[in-house]
Amino acid sequence: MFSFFKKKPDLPNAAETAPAAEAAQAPVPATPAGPGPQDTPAAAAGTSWWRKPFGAKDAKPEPATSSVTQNFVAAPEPTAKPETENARQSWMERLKAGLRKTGSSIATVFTGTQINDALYEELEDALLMADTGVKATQHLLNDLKRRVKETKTTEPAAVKALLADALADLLLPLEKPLTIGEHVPTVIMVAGVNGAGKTTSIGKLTKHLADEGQTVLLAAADTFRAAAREQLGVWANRNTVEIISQEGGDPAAVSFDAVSAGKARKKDVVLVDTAGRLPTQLHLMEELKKIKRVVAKAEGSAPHEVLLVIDGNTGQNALAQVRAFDDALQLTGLIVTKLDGTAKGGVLAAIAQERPIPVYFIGVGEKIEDLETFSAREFAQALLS
Ligand SMILES: Nc1nc2c(ncn2[C@@H]2O[C@H](COP(=O)(O)OP(=O)(O)OP(=O)(O)O)[C@@H](O)[C@H]2O)c(=O)[nH]1
Repeated sequence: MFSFFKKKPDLPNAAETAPAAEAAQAPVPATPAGPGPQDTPAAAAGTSWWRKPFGAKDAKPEPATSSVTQNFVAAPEPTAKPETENARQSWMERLKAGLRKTGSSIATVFTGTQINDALYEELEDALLMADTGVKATQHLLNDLKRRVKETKTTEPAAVKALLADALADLLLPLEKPLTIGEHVPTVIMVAGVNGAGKTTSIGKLTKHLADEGQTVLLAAADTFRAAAREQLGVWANRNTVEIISQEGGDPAAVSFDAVSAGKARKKDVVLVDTAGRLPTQLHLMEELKKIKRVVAKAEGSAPHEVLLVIDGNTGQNALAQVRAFDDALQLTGLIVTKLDGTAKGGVLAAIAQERPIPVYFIGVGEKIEDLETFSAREFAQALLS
């Protein structure tokens, strides 16, 4: 299913080659970014970051450091395999470290000698404390009891492994790769509350896309906060991609201009960074809906992805955000950041149970390599290791 690649000619860097006529057509002048330093030697995740739907035989060669996940779209070069495995292994270590706070309180439940009601009660408390939510906790407990019975398990330590299986199954519907290339450009709108990690995640995503030769155009649709535009500009510079940015003005207009420019310049991806807002700020939620509508005016099929970035550290509050933003925007995917050091990593189970929107990426730190594709099995294993 994932072995198809988009047929894409090798275009030179668009920042250097955007035809003047096309550039002139764009309503807002783009700021071509100069070459900047690369943060890491190569993308830690490679092509597994997204799926390219067309023309497997015309696929570009895999970068040597592509990682392996169930989302992987093509067999890596044989020589690349050890590095690939190393990259994913190192990610697993960071994920484990990040989830330790959540996992350790659950793990202590299994240190006893007996499987009895007290164990299940303790587990229920631990799952609720990890912000797994009542419904997902109940689902996991019932599923676990069934597994224990079926396998005739008698050791509490073995129950932990069964819980990891139950959790992986619950999380599986969240595992889905981001598709790039079905539309040119693929327009991705990114929303979230203030400080959730939107701009940082867009920057990391841009780097991974640029590293794979995808042409990206960034839209700084946060027209209120100068620092937000500057932050996005830094990412644009680092990755030598273009940015459409405007001081003040209407964020929907900036988004419209960016999508129009992205079409005219045949960019592969347009990423729209919106200002942070709370779901309770109804006028700002209306503004988001307007951005989405106006993007669709610039390109009928867009936005192709509407992503919500949530801070994993906010637990059940993050679930409330998912519900509210989904109701307003019909989300297509999530990015869950700041799972490092949180005791509330159970929120992914709550999302899977109550609003199963695909989790494209999860973040466990501020560095580029700290954002990766989501794998249900990896997550469950890292949490309960
Ligand atoms: N520990 C940790 N910090 C992160 C992670 N992702 C982002 N951050 C940090 O969170 C802070 C806020 O990130 P931004 O990307 O500015 O958040 P934003 O959602 O764009 O913020 P606004 O534009 O104000 O709404 C920054 O200091 C990031 O470095 C993560 O996975 N872990």
